[in-house]
Amino acid sequence: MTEDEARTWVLERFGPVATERVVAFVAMVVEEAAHQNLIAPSTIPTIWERHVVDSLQLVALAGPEMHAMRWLDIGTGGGFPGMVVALVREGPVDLVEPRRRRADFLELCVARLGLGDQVRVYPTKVESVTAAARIISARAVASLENLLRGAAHCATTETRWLLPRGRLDEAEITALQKPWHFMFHVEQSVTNPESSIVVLDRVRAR
Ligand SMILES: C[S@@+](CC[C@H](N)C(=O)[O-])C[C@H]1O[C@@H](n2cnc3c(N)ncnc32)[C@H](O)[C@@H]1O
Repeated sequence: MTEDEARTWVLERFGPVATERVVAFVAMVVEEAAHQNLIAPSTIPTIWERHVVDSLQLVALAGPEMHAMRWLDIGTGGGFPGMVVALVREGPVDLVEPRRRRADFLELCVARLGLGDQVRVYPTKVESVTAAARIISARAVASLENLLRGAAHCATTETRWLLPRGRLDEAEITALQKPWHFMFHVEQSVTNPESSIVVLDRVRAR
């Protein structure tokens, strides 16, 4: 997918208004990336594919009935996927990011992009967040086991977990079945056929 194709992918799915908001956010990330490490520098030239489309593919996996439901993103970093998701959907989004400078950047984006009524930034680890969500996402943050252990208090059995994982590690899912009950399926990433997104439903501790 070229950068032009990635922009078209976003435009066709989310429309011109949302796409303009994403354009503004991408410009802020690129500018801030000169001052702090938000995304790998080598991925800046391909930011639309590697980070924007990679984030926004999760919206379809959340399902249309989840459009207005609270979404919590663990370890948002420089905004992926949670901030980009907030730019294209209506429902409330909580961004959890303990690194102070990254959280400050997210707060600045919320103010500049007029997202104050929709997005909350928690400058802390998810373990100390007290918010319940119907959708929980986390990209490149921790093992599945640590994610479930750290964020289970933010979930109910109705919560859908959307977890981009890179190359699928079936042993990791098998190991997860010992401490947790859940249903799962695996989606292939649209940005990298070798990467997977693990979708967990009806998660509860055994
Ligand atoms: C590799 S970065 C990924 C950032 C972003 N999700 C992305 O894909 O570009 C991992 C992020 O998770 C955050 N993090 C690590 N442990 C966390 C925890 N327990 N709760 C919330 N965030 C955490 C880190 O501060 C860091 O910004």
